[in-house]
Amino acid sequence: MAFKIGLLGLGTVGQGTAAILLDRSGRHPLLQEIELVRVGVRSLSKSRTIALPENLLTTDLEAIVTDREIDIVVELIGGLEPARSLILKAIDHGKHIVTANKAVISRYGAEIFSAATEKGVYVLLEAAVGGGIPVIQPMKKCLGANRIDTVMGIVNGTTNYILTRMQAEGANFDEVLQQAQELGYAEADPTADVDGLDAADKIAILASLAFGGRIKLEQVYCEGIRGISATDIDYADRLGFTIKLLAIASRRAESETNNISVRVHPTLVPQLHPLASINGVNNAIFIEGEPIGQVMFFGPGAGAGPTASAVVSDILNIAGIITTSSSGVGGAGSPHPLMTCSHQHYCELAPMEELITRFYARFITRDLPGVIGKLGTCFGNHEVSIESIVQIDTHGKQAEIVVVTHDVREGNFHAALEELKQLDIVDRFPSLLRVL
Ligand SMILES: NC(=O)C1=CN([C@@H]2O[C@H](COP(=O)(O)OP(=O)(O)OC[C@H]3O[C@@H](n4cnc5c(N)ncnc54)[C@H](OP(=O)(O)O)[C@@H]3O)[C@@H](O)[C@H]2O)C=CC1
Ligand SMILES: N[C@@H](CC=O)C(=O)O
Ligand code: NA
Repeated sequence: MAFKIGLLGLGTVGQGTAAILLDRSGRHPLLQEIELVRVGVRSLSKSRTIALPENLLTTDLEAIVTDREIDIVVELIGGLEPARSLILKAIDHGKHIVTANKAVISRYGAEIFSAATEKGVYVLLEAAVGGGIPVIQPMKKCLGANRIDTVMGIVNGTTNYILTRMQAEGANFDEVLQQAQELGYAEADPTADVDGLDAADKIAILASLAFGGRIKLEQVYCEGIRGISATDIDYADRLGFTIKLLAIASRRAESETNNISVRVHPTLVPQLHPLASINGVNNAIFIEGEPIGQVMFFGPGAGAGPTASAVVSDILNIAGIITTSSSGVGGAGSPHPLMTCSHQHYCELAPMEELITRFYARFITRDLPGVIGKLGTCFGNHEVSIESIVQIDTHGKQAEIVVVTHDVREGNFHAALEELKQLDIVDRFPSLLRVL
């Protein structure tokens, strides 16, 4: 066979990938040319859902990435190290890379892609964003004619699964998280999912593709779903919204500096918006560009089979290019310009206080006449225009008031909150969420 694969990792995605590579019938004929020759794991004795041919498993991952016989290294161990070092060593040994590891790419992409360019090898990562949904290759290959203004979406399956179950059944956060882990959706440390870090990695990758420059991950604003309560889910529903963890990268007018904003936060999405109906482990990525207008990619964002589908499609893409290039395996000829990464500069991101957005805020106040008027005046002092303000409930001497603003400058909204804190009628504001 023409293409030899060294697989690093045989967990959820690794087993899904091996299952496809070992059962080729009915799939693309080029798969017949692809052979899984080594599989690296941590433990040889662990039970697996897949039976591998004998002698494939090893704990010596260094030996895989330096093996002269191997053409493509598929990195599915996750995490930063040893994933980064193994990828770099594999590149140094002339291997093409397929990875699902958004954490390593969003942090070390510059180093990895520079090394790959120097060696003339490909690094493909379709599985790293949106799991099985084709989005990275379509952005590179099918949307290149567009000026992209916005990429936003639901890019974490675990949190969407949790929020959907909390909304539909009033399910308990911890129990649903455990089920997401059992289903293989969550990261090894599910904090990365729940606190929005995984979504931040993914939107940094998408923003980089959309805006043609590198993104410094530490500049991506990131807020997870731990603070979302049943009360807010209920109020959002009554006001016509669904709460989703959105990852958003948007660009304002070309002429402005600091014109790109990249962020992850729970968001009240109008129930009629296409992203509001994306449920369970599904993801969706909504892109707006000129001249295409709006386009949305939808499908399963995590899980063994869907993610392996993306991994194997990357393997096929590399095999396809090498097959048609003059130099064949071991030298891909001139790199395919739509499949490589040529970014050199870093995008300048706007600070969050410059963001223009709507807000939802829930206040606990004293239940006195004139409270709503005082809140309105205080917001008005900071140019925060209110779309609706309602007193939904009273608890003894306290009132629960929900405010939804028009589009406001985030810095002005926070200045208004600072002033509100000084008012003796306001006890606390348990929830502040942005509204799409
Ligand atoms: N799960 C999902 O739905 C998705 C995952 N991803 C990404 O895919 C990657 C893999 O995820 P997933 O399959 O869920 O992870 P798992 O934890 O299920 O599997 C990790 C695998 O890597 C092996 N491994 C980990 N560290 C080492 C090490 N130091 N040396 C040798 N082997 C090691 C483990 O070996 P052993 O089995 O012996 O312990 C295991 O086989 C991650 O980057 C993740 O972010 C992307 C999209 C979706
Ligand atoms: N933990 C991730 C897995 C896919 O990237 C998620 O839940 O989306
Ligand atoms: Na994908």
